Amino acid sequence: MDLTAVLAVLGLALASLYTWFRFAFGERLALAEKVPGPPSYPLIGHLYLLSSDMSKMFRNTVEIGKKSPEKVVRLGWMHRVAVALWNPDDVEVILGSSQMLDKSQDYRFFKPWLGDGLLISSGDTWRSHRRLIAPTFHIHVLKQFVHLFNRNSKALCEKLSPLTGQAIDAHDYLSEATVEILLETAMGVDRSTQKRGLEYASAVMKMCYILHRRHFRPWLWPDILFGLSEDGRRQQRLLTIIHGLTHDVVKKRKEERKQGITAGLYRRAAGGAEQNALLQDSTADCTNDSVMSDGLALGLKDDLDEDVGEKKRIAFLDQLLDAAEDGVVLSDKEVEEEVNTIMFEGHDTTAAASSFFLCIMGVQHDVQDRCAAELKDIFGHSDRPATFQDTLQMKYLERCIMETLRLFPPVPILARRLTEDVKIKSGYVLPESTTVILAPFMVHRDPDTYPNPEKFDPDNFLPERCADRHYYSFIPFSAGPRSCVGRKYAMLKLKILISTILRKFEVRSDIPYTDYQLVGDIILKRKEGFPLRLYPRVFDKAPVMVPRAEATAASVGAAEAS
Ligand code: HEM
Repeated sequence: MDLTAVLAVLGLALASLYTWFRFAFGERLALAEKVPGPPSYPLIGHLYLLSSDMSKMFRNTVEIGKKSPEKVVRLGWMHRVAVALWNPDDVEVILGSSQMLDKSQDYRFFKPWLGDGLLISSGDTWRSHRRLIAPTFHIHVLKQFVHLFNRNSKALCEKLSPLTGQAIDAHDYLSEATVEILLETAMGVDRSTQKRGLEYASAVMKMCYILHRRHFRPWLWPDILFGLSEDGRRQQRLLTIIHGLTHDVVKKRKEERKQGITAGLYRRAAGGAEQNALLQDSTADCTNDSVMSDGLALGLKDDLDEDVGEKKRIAFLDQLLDAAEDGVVLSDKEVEEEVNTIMFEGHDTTAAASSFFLCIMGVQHDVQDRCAAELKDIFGHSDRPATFQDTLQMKYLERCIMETLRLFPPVPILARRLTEDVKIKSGYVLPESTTVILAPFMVHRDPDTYPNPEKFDPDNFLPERCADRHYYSFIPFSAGPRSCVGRKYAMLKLKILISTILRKFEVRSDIPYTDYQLVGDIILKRKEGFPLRLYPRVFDKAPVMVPRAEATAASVGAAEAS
């Protein structure tokens, strides 16, 4: 057969395929095509927009979004339809619903890693596991972690002290620290027995990169082809590290439980007198249910606010192991899947948030000075650990954390799959099976909600400004029935971790946050890493002035090293 004949057969086959798609899915596609979107082509739809450069891809996607005045964009290929939306009214229709809870099929790439864990499960499995897990992140449980947040934050500062003046990548240190904090708190496993935090954190980062890249390489979508690819083989190797740690954590905690060591009592004994006092401070005030100082609730009341009673205030892994004891409520496999889910969601998100925070402080010296002044008011010259009450006084720091989460939401997009046709507030009807992409990154940079949206302005979170804003216009933790189960944990941990670092160090960086090259590797990151330098903080003295050239060299050096 000559080339012309081959092309003719191929053309005919594609035309038949296209006709079949229009016939089989025509009604659905016609509905979807009313939603505006960039030009699309038969069969390949918008696949031509994919790029192998992740940072460019992120920028291009944001640019496409900015061109849509209605804050809704349709994308797709073959019969698949995806609609991205970021008008808070439309976001509410999806996230606020107690029906539209199914994750989109894009999350299936997580399955070999997270199994049927909370992040990707649906239906009765999700509902029953959520009911079991949500109370383990109630504020009454979290208050018992305060001394552990302190102890780990202090250990991180000790590790950073010899590095003062040197260029470091903040994310390397923060991701290791956040893994270790999770091990000690939610998992109840002593960090001194676990030396694999860094190895685990770096395996997770590489894993996210592979998962993200797979989304943009259609030929790797079929499992069989992916399994044969280099990325598929690398994923297998990374999973051995990731699952190895979680498996050992569960095993260790089971052994400890057999010896009658309960997580809280064990830590109390290990913490010494100072930490026992802290623990008492944390548990004494159980009347305040918020981790937010001004009552700036991150959400309306939800399942994280439901107190299950004193006897059931148990940390995450112990709760799961209790439920698995007779194998009726949870199987051992389900326990490990949930542990994998919490280990991932609980560390990488907060590592990104704290890394962005410190790098922003490194260039926003006035903001950093104000945070330091607030901490000085609370702690004076003492280096005592923070109490839960102290965290409620960190009002300005809290606003800075929220503003960081606004500009750089660690989860920049999330996706749901519609199980029925849904009319959104802007009038369009999204057909059943549509993948709806909710984009916190776009919601948070909408000039209709945030005047001057690209500017870092902690005052965006002054109570009076929050009061006037749509509830769904700030969604770093998602919102509604399927919102982040760890959001109170995250805020409390971030406050203690960051305040401990800022009390000890001044942070200097040289890349303005407007110049960050962002990549949405599942969790938002920077292509150049998170380069900065730390200097010992001396309260009541003029801030360390770092010559501009020196800071630039530090940034470049760190970026190259990463
Ligand atoms: C700054 C820190 C964090 C951010 C920005 C964040 C953000 C989010 C977002 C946006 C979702 C929804 C994801 C989706 O629908 O695809 C989510 C879900 C979840 N997060 Fe977080 N998260 C953070 C910290 C944590 C922590 C510390 C934990 C646990 C210790 C955690 C556990 C979870 C879990 C288990 C889910 C799935 C909930 C469900 O589907 O029912 N997260 N998080």
